[in-house]
Amino acid sequence: MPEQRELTIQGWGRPTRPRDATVTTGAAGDDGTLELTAFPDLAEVLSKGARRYLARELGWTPRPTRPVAVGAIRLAPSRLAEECRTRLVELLGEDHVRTDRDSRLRHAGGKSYLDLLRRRAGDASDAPDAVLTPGSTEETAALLALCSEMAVVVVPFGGGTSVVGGLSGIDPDDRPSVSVDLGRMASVRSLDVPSSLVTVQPGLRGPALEEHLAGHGLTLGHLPQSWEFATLGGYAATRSAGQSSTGVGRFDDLVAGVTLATPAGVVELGSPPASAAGPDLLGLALGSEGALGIITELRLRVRPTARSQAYEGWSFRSWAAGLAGLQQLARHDLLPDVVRLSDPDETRANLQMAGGTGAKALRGTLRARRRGAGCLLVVGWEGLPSLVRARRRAAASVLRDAGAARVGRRVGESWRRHRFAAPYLRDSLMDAGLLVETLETAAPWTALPAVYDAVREALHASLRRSGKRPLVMSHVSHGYATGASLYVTVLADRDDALPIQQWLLAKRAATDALLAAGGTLTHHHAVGADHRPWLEREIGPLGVEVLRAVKQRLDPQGICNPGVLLPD
Ligand SMILES: Cc1cc2nc3c(=O)[nH]c(=O)nc-3n(C[C@H](O)[C@H](O)[C@H](O)COP(=O)(O)OP(=O)(O)OC[C@H]3O[C@@H](n4cnc5c(N)ncnc54)[C@H](O)[C@@H]3O)c2cc1C
Repeated sequence: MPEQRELTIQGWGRPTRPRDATVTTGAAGDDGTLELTAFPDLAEVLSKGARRYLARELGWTPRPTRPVAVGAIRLAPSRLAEECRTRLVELLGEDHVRTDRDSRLRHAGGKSYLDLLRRRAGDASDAPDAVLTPGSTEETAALLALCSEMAVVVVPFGGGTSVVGGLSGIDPDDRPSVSVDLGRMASVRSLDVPSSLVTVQPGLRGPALEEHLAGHGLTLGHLPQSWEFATLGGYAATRSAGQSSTGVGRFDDLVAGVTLATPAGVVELGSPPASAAGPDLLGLALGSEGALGIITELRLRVRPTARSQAYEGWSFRSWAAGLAGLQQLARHDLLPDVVRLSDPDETRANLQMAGGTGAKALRGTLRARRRGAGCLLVVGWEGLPSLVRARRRAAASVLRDAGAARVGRRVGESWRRHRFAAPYLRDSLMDAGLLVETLETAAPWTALPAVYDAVREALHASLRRSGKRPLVMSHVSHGYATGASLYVTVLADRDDALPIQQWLLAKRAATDALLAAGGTLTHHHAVGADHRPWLEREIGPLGVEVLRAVKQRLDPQGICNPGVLLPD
């Protein structure tokens, strides 16, 4: 299996050494290591034209706003009582109870814009007091019982890629906290080829699982943008969606069963292939974000590796026409496996900022066809060659009837090749003084246009300042028969004096607006700490009561990730 690489503390990608440490603000660390970004210099990743375009659009003046050195990040001493540490060591072994600085820093928070702002400013006040690495379901259940007895908060840690404050470890009672890193539990336990079921441990990541499955001609096919670092347990705990989820299904759809270790004991949930034995309790574990316990094993549905793939681009003249086209595809059950419709702002930004042959080809095709930038649709099909051909042909006819023009396979292929690159670019943009964040929702087809307008208006109103305005780029990322998801990327000149408040206000305005217009609080990022205040608006007071009652039964002392999911 490939090595599971560590994620850098202040950004995305593997830890790197900067080529020019002198431009960095803040004191140098003891070890001199600066874990900033995979690409320390914006000029290396964005062309001059792209930088000019952003400066013009945003009223942004590029400036170095680099993170402090890792050695300068402030970390309070561990609050874990010695008696507790001793008992945890007896349970797990000395090597698996860590209170050293590096372990604690590596488990401080996730990877949202706010998480990165804090880490870049040298703030690790959300770091756990210790990091535990259990090796089995039994050890996990035992540590949960022990932490429950000793009043220690437990935050499960998968890949650490949460973007909703899922790892912030907030506790209203301010008890000591431990991060339970599932990285030691990262193997494939068994593969049942006739039943298309693979049993895995929660700390395994997508690339390692895909490599294992490929040896048997199988695939899981779950490819979120965080695929390189996120874990299978994390996907289940957050109800993740991948880039091919329109076709293969969301992660929820791929889970046939899980083992959940809780302070009250271990429960097995889910009965493949199907069951009518009462309500499906598996749904309690999916999206539970560590608030009910720790998922220690997963049984996942797999499928044969695709023998044929086809990705291509289409262009619509307008957003409304694009949405109507997708709706037609959905109605006829013809949605491709990958569906990504960009709005005019995102299409224009992609055309301006993307280099490479795909973007060049697209610009040429659009010019030749006398179409403006319009709205770009990237679609992809995977599977048996005959099925891919038939589905593609049928979808093409619907798209043409809806007024779309095919703009070629190079566009689709280019998207596929670069689909994991954006998070690396985020670091470089942040280094140069930009606010960069995303948010997402979903709505029925009828409500989607209003949700789109409402989010854009709210973000523009909140982030507009004298001479500066945000760039708000949206795309439909997943289609369903009943509606679609909307993914929004925001760029703006950062308010250097109050960067955290700047985004908190914008996020609050956007969330209020999207809920009022009929969108869901989150389509795939989960609730975490950031969305908690709005959960009651989505599931109602009685819904919250039901969740609380389940938590009370499984986690009577409230030690399991108390800062997420349930409102205060
Ligand atoms: C650059 C970037 C791109 C992203 N792209 C996508 C995307 O395309 N689609 C998408 O859905 N999400 C995306 N995300 C969000 C994130 O990757 C997902 O939420 C992912 O599922 C989290 O997995 P993880 O292993 O990193 O979990 P973590 O971040 O470690 O944990 C997430 C939450 O789940 C809990 N948890 C983790 N493991 C377990 C477990 N075994 N048992 C119980 N609780 C657990 C944690 O306590 C936490 O509350 C992206 C994030 C980033 C930073």
